[in-house]
This record gives sequence, C-alpha cells and structure tokens, in this order.
Amino acid sequence: MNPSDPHAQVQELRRQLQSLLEAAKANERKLDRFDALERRLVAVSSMEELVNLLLVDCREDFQLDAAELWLLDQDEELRRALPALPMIKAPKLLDSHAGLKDLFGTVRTTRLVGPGHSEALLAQAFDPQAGVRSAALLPLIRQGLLIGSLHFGSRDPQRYDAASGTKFLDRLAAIAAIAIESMLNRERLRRAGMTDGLTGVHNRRYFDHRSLIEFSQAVRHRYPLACLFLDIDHFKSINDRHGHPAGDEVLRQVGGLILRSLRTGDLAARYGGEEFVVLLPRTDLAGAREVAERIRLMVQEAPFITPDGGTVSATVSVGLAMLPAEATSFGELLQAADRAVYQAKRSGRNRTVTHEDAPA
Ligand SMILES: Nc1nc2c(ncn2[C@@H]2O[C@H](COP(=O)(O)OP(=O)(O)OP(=O)(O)O)[C@@H](O)[C@H]2O)c(=O)[nH]1
Repeated sequence: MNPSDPHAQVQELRRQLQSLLEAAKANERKLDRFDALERRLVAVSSMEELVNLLLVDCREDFQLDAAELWLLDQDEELRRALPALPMIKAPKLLDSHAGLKDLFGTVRTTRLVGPGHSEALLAQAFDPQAGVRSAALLPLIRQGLLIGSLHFGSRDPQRYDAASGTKFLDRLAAIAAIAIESMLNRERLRRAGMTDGLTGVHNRRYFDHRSLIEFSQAVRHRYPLACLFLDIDHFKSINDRHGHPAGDEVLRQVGGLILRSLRTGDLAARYGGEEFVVLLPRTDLAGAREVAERIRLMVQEAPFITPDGGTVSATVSVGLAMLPAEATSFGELLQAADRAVYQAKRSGRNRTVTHEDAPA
C-alpha cells in the first residue's frame, strides 16, 4: 500500500474492519454454541443423555475429530450403573488417579496441547486411530477434587495452540463437572430407593413393582417365568449363637452369592428378614432348577466371615415355581413358590423343592 494514497488507505482500513467484523461474528457464533451447550448440560435428565451430549453432540457442534470423557470410578459405582445404558460412546472409567495425574500433573486447569507438545500425551488422551494433532484437555473438578477429564481433539495441528484463550473451555468444564456430579447423586438416590441397604439386592417395594411388569410381559409374550423363594435355614439360631451382626453378615453375603448367580434381566430381592425372592424371565423349569441348585450349593459351601473374623456356615431352602399357563395373577406364582419352600423346610431343609412336587 502507498502510504500517501488516501484511497488505498481507506481500502486497507475497510479490509481490516471487515476482518474484525468477521472475527467478532465468529466469536458470537462460538459464544452461542457454548451457550446452547451449557443450557442443555444443566437440563439433562439422565446419565446417558449427559454422556451423549459431551461425547457425541459436542463433537458435531464443535467440529471435532475426537472427544473423550474419563471418569474416576474408584469404588466401581459407575461400572455397575453404566453398562446397562444404551450409549453410542461410553466414557472411560478409571480405577485410580494415575491417568489424570499424567494429563494434568499438579496444575488443574484446561490444557491446550498443540504442535511441539508431547505426542505421547495425545496418544494417552485419545485413541491413536483418531489421528489427533492438537487438543484441549479439560479437568473436571468438584469440591476441589479431580473427578475426571473431558478431551476435545482435532486433526488440525493449529486448532488448539497454547496461545489460545481457554475461558469458554474452563467454563464448560466447570458446568460439565456440576452436571456429572448431580447426575451421579440422582443415580445414587434412584438406586437407594430400590435397593436393600444390607444385602445389595432389590428391596421389596421395587420387587412388588417390577414383578407385575415381568408377569404381564411373560403372559403377553407367552414365555416361561420362574420364581425362586429362598429362605436361610435356622437363621434364628445363627443370630442366637453368633450374634446379630454375624447374622447380618450372612444375609449380606447370601445376597452377593445370589446376585453373582444371575443373568442380566433376572431380578433378585430381599422379600423379608431372611427370605429372598428371585424372578427368572424366559427360563424353563430345568434352567430354573439349575440356578436354584447353584445358589443352594454356593451357600452350603461358603464360609461366611463374621465381623469378628470367625466363620459361620449356613444353608438355604429353595422353593421353585413356574408361571402356570392359566395364571391370572402374579400372586399365584409367589404363593406356589412359598408353598414349595415350606415343603423344602418340612422335608429336611437345604434342598430345592419344585411346586409340582409340593402338595397344594
Ligand atoms: N441378623 C438379622 N436377623 C434378622 C434380620 N431379619 C430377620 N432376622 C431374624 O431372622 C430370624 C428368622 O427366624 P425364623 O423365621 O424363626 O426362621 P429360622 O430360624 O430361619 O428357621 P427356618 O426358616 O425354619 O429354618 C428371626 O430370628 C429374625 O429376628 C436381619 O436383618 N438381620
């Protein structure tokens, strides 16, 4: 440009103004996208919606080549809650802080990893197949604790460089962390409302609700539904001889053995004091007998460790009933299983009795 040419000067100023306007518009669009994302984050109603929003929608909205979510799950709470969820992309669950420490060290702020930075770090934060060349690594912090991280990656090496601002990303990380924590609390409450605190199996309230659904599904789709009633033998004398805490421990461990013997879709609940009930949808008599005997033998063989370090042995009596073709209510199935367990007690305990074998 000729500095003495006023026309050229005006042209240059116009060009600069135009590029500033474009940058401002681009920033406004970016702000709108972040704003919309934040609104959706605070409004999510389930864990799967939250994960999909962070990993799938963010990737599309921000034209990323990769998005990852790492969540600390030291007590395996998420591992138990997430597999059942229909998610397009799952978060990575960490059983220790080690991975997060590698990413953030002691500085817990958004980290922009651009050209010249450690390739190893990108390979750690993303699937190497994604070919990520620059990234933003967002620490998720709640109440001063690092609970996970969110990674946005691009194949463009210039997309994230150390000189870029991180204000939007910091804010997004803070909101994502709040959303994750509140979703976890909601999940904890939901589980607490349907779980028996001592044994970890479902509680009676949940069983009463779910059993009606299972019953109507089995009747409508004409598949077999088996019901097991399990009652710990001479439980009163376990309490009397070893103390109530030892009795509690036996109950807790029996609950664990039952859960371990079941498939996804089966239902186990604590029905009363030392009684458990199990529903096995789409399971025929032979299959149900196998499950019943497996649980009975596991209980018979288990050394139950008491709180004072001693061991107690226990057995269970099991009543088994199949949904009769002409059943009109779930109560009939439950009563049949109850009659069968009564018969198992009368004929010596530590056995499985099938309702057909039990006198009506
Ligand atoms: N430790 C403990 N005991 C419980 C709990 N709920 C119920 N019980 C006890 O379980 C015992 C059940 O005893 P009974 O119904 O007489 O039956 P049992 O001694 O198991 O005898 P059979 O069923 O005939 O083999 C009672 O002593 C209850 O106090 C609990 O949550 N913890």
